[in-house]
Amino acid sequence: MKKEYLIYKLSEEMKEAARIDNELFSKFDVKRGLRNEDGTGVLVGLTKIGNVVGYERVPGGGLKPIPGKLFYRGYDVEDIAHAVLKEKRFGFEEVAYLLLSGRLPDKEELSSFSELINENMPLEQKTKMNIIELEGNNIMNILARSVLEMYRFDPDADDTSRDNLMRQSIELISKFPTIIAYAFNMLRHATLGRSLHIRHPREKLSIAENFLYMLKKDFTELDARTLDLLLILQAEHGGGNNSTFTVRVTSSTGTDTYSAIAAGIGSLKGPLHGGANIQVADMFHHLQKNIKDWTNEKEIDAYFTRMLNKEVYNKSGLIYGIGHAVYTISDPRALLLKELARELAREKGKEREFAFLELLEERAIATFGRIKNNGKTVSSNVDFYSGFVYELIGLPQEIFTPLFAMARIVGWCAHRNEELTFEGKRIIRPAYKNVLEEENYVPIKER
Ligand SMILES: CC(=O)SCCNC(=O)CCNC(=O)[C@H](O)C(C)(C)COP(=O)(O)OP(=O)(O)OC[C@H]1O[C@@H](n2cnc3c(N)ncnc32)[C@H](O)[C@@H]1OP(=O)(O)O
Ligand SMILES: O=C([O-])CC(=O)C(=O)O
Repeated sequence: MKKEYLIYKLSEEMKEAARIDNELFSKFDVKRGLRNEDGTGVLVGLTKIGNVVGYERVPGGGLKPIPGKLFYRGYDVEDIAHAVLKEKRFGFEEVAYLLLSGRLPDKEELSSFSELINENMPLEQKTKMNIIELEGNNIMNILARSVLEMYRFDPDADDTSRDNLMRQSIELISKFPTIIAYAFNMLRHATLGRSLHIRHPREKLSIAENFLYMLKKDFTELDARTLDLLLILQAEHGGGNNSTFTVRVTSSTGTDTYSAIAAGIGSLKGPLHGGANIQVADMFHHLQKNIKDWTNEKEIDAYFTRMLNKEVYNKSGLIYGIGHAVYTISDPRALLLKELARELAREKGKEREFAFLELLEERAIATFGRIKNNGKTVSSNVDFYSGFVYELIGLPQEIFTPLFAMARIVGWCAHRNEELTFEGKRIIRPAYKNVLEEENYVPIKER
């Protein structure tokens, strides 16, 4: 049998093997996607790290959509962002301290912590060479492989004691920017024939500044502050988001930090999760080309209708950057990023593009409501404006999702450390009901 035919045959058989009637899910009360009937997530754990709020429970049943709120260790992320913007300083290190320790640092603690991060930014020579050798055009993939490589150089890689977990957390937070910057420069060198720069991180720079320095050397104060804000906003999102939950599930087996974080990177890469920021940018460029009049609501609505009906664009039926598992009326991060995008667009002469994106947001939500008609309140999520902001500060599309990982590594570490430290911990192990009849084994000569 030809190999290609065998693969085709196996794949055809998989169609039936993977078919599970929809009604069986309700018959056995299965929480598809770990969701309750009303769309809310099944409660699977307790945490003291992030809190994501998108609705209120109505006494007697039902949910009331409310404007979204996000808290890091009890502090409203909008307050953190506004304070950092007002005081014109970098805030990602402070957020990392807060999320890891549970407490806001004082001035001295923050300054020592920032120094510690800075000292840990350089990579092992061998990891550096490994990144240069790693072939591939996907930086999330290279990031995951580099994280697994870090296991090799850690003499206490499998030690899950608290001190060791904290040391590993700080090293990962420090090294992600370096790995991502080097991996992109290598990619650019390999695919575009551009000169290869491997810049050593500099002392006394914030993570955002050092990342931009390693990536492209020259950057403005505004670029660095914008990146810092994006890192703050994407650092943490509770225990239930897919990548953090993946890290918690993997960690609950007692495996090493690098294995758990590599699993989280794999999850974040997906287009329904962190990978949506690249999809939004791609979709935006597609719509820029395919919508003739960027101010014509009817033309936009007609195109979104065809997108939702899987007729155009990538035929997935999805409008990227719209919808969320928890948020309803708004994602607070998207609101902050939208205002940032508006300001940056004004400064960079991109008002027309911003106005188009803003109209797309409005029409996507309206068309979703009309076509789906499922009573769901949807809004734009964090990924809707993040790519546009990255583009405005000159960052390439290939690193949009890696930048999300560069922020979320903080949340992942905080959750891994919580998962391995709380007293009542247990291996996470839900159940799947088998819906197939038992069969008698048939010897091969009788088949
Ligand atoms: C950082 C982040 O992870 S933020 C999310 C980034 N992801 C995206 O932007 C991708 C687009 N959005 C989506 O796919 C979804 O809204 C998700 C994955 C974010 C959340 O999914 P869910 O919680 O399952 O959505 P929800 O329960 O609200 O979905 C209800 C219905 O609306 C559909 N839907 C939800 N969002 C969208 C969308 N953006 N475009 C088209 N249909 C959508 C779902 O497919 C589902 O339809 P169905 O009942 O016909 O199968
Ligand atoms: O909470 C979620 O499901 C996805 C999300 O917005 C995030 O992880 O930032």
